[in-house]
Amino acid sequence: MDGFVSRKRRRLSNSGEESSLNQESSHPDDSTDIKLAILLSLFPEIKQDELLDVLVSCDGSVDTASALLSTQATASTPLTKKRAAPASSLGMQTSLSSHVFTTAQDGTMKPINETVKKRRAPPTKKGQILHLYSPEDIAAYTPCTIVHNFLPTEAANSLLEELLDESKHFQRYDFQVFNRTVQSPHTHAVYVSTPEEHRQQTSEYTYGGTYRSNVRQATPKLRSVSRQVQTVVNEEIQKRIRDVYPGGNKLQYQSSKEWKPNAAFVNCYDGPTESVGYHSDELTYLGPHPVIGSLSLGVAREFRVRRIVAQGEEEANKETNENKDTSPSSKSTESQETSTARADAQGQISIHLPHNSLLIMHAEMQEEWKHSIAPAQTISPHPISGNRRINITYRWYRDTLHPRYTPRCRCGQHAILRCSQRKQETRGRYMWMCYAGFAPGKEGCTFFQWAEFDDDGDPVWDKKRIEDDAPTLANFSASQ
Ligand SMILES: O=C(O)CCC(=O)C(=O)O
Ligand SMILES: [Fe+2]
Repeated sequence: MDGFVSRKRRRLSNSGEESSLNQESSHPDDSTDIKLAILLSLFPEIKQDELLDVLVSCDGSVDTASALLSTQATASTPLTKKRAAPASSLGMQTSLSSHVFTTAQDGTMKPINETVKKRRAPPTKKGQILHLYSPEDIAAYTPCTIVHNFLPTEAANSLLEELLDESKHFQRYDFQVFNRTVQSPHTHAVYVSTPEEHRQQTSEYTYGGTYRSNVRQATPKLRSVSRQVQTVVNEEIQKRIRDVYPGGNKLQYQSSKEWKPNAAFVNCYDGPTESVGYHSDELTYLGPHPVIGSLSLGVAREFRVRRIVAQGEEEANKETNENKDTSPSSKSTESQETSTARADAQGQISIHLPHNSLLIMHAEMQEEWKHSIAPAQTISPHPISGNRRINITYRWYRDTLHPRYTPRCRCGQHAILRCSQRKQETRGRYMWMCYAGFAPGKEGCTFFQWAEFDDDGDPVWDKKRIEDDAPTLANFSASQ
């Protein structure tokens, strides 16, 4: 067994004593790492070792530890404060992996992150869930990177409060599962920065084949955080290119330009059963190999990812169905059973997202993987949000993919951009397709056109026209 799966994790037994646990048999409820990550997000000024001591003394209960620490924070004998982090190291949490040693191939003891430096296929198996907590493991085994304690505590808490207030206006959206219209198992709204963008989002851009109704004006906090997200996401993109991509080069079709978010989707998950099913995010306006910055606030939840498995020859004729099930509103059309069966093919990876963590979905994510927020059996209430989790995904809509340029299908609807994911012969190719059939109550046509892009992922059909036009969406962060 390799060093990754056999490494020992510090674990709290029911009696509150520490013991070791083989990673393979770990379960989120057992995990000290996630409990510690939650406490660190709530009490970033307290040292990790002291938080661990308090957690042990509270029999591993995050709630009790959190209540105790809150009392101590206001009492006259505060726990040791950490040195204030320099601005440049905003929110980087020391990885727990870096404290864990394992036996390397040459027999010497090495910190775990040295042994996993080389990226490998994750040790997941059909039907199993591998729980990852540390930034090093997440970067090594998934197309994501995570930054814990991303914002200063006050900023994260006040953004959470503001968005909880906003969430009164959030709505469920309808989507189609085969012939049934169902409602999203969470509420959401889209945020843009100007009244003109609001108009465009409700009357020109579509999502899941329909115009958006729930578009809102970004709050000043959302926009100021967007600037911080922009900086860190661009740094992480460069690290990813340098450390992970072949030859240290960006992926084909990945944009070489600076990532500049100009829209934010905000979701609210109220209680443990609210969720989002396995999906890939719609590429229509993001273009190929997009990067998405996703900030989690409030209750910690599990973000599950799984690789998309290419179909064998015998299944090749199911491509049409596949196109439905990974759809845009995409959060949509994959039934729970289909989803579970497919997820089981290569196992799932669970990334734990505590309050104030920024997850970056890198350029290979949407085409090669699917993601979801799994319903939880139990959650630890958050002191500010109770049972609720807020998630903001900052996105960069490309000017070159404004709906004024993208093809229309024979129904007169905006075609949507998809990547062929499961059919081996066409895997990785992009296509424009009619989406009308996926919208509740609508029949679609069979419109289909291969999509062609330049190396930067901009469409090749009408470059001249695009260059002549003014940019279409303001940088979300800059336009205030
Ligand atoms: O809530 C999350 O972390 C993920 C949300 C998501 O996947 C989406 O909005 O597309
Ligand atoms: Fe998504």
